[in-house]
Amino acid sequence: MKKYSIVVAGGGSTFTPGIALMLLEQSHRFPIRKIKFYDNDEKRQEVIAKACEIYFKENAPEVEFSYTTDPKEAFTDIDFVMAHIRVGKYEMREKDEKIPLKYGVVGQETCGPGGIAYGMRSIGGIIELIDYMEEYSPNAWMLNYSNPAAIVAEATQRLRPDSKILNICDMPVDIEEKMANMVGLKSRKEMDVQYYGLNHFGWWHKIYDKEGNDLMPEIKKHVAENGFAGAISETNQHVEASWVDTFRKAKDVFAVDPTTIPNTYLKYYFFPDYVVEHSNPEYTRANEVMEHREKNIFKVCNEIIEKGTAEGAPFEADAHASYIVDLACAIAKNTKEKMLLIVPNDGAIVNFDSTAMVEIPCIVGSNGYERIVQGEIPRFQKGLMEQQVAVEKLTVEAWIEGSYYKLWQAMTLSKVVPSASVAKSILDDMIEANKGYWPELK
Ligand SMILES: NC(=O)c1ccc[n+]([C@@H]2O[C@H](COP(=O)([O-])OP(=O)(O)OC[C@H]3O[C@@H](n4cnc5c(N)ncnc54)[C@H](O)[C@@H]3O)[C@@H](O)[C@H]2O)c1
Ligand SMILES: O=P(O)(O)OC[C@H]1O[C@H](O[C@H]2[C@H](O)[C@@H](O)[C@@H](O)O[C@@H]2CO)[C@H](O)[C@@H](O)[C@@H]1O
Ligand SMILES: [Mn+2]
Repeated sequence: MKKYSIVVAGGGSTFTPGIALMLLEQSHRFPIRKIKFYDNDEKRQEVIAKACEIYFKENAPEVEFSYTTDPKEAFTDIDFVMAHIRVGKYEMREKDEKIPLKYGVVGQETCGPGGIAYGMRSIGGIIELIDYMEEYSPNAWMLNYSNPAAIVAEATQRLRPDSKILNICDMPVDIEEKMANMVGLKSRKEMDVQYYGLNHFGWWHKIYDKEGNDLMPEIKKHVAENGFAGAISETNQHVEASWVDTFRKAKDVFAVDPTTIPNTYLKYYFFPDYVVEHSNPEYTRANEVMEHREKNIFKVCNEIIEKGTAEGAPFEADAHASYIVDLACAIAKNTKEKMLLIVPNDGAIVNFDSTAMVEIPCIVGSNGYERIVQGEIPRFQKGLMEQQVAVEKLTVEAWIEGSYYKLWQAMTLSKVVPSASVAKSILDDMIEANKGYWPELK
């Protein structure tokens, strides 16, 4: 069986050990010959990489493991790039969340002004990765789950339309696991779903089991009572109270349109007043992640390095991330698995902008993806999506053209921002905070 060579871009990410271990765990179906980590922060990556190197030596000596900050070394002889970079790291995520809150506006990593600011930082970083991949391993595929995936996908489509990049998000995967759990199925793979939307902005409109039985009525009953909070399972390794609140709030999001099942992220757009009331402008999700996930991962890695062994260390595979192996297998082995991807609409949502990057089910094989047509969508969702897609397109245009006005328009158009004057105040603070990360705006 062919063995694959992978570079994990964002080697210093808090998700890297979980994904690297998951790749080993799944090597029976996706054999690996080489894993490299690549990051542009040498010190941060070194801690994660040295600990993983010890783990690999002890548990998979047959896999060639290395790490580097040199793009040529990283991207040469590669079949897949698994990209999860965070340009600006948590220090900038904190600003993305806190600046809007200063003005009474939702402060969130991928939604509203925070997502726009993060997008303006991510575009350059992702384009750089694509260019390295195309220069050093032109046959490779990039599986991207760096955020904000909606803006990143729009930018890559505009700037590198022919590149072999697939954008994917784990939120639908996670929610589908919860829905399967609600109806007593072992896995989401026992369901057939139809879904439409944008990334972090979508709805399930059909869910069947493999015999063709309609599961929507039973799932709706659960969501109407508890959102997704009644179905949190062991695969949720990082569930904290703030996430549980989000899963519970899906109940109220569902109530607005009980004909569909919503993505959790819609809470930020439907209930921005509630979100702001329940936010602490001095302590946001970035602070929570820095104090918990980041501290914990780096502590475990440092202990492994000090002891020189990973034996007995609480180092575990991220079971939840196996969707990335599904995607890699679909391409490597032409499995034709049905997966939700972020792709150009091109008629799949019949009554929607054909150039929009939409999140829909696709059949994935070695030649890429085929869209599954979702038909016409209702006026409510269409209206919301048109507004949001304009925000995403304006952000990308602002980045390409260096346009202050387009970015001000993007912020003004965001559903969570109350006025153009609030949008301007947030934008001006964000320009200051993002010096060195954003292109200069005129
Ligand atoms: N779509 C999904 O399903 C999903 C799920 C979880 C996380 N994510 C995303 O994964 C990414 C990583 O998240 P995290 O919380 O572990 O962040 P993190 O800050 O711990 O790690 C990100 C790493 O990227 C590196 N980096 C930044 N810019 C880079 C560049 N230009 N080139 C190479 N490396 C660069 C940083 O130095 C850092 O080590 C984020 O974009 C996050 O939003 C996506
Ligand atoms: O606030 P964070 O950094 O913990 O998470 C942000 C990411 O949230 C989503 O992924 C979640 C997942 O859906 C959730 O159930 C849990 O298992 O953890 C994942 C990662 O934290 C989202 O899809 C990502 O795009 C966000 O980056
Ligand atoms: Mn996501």
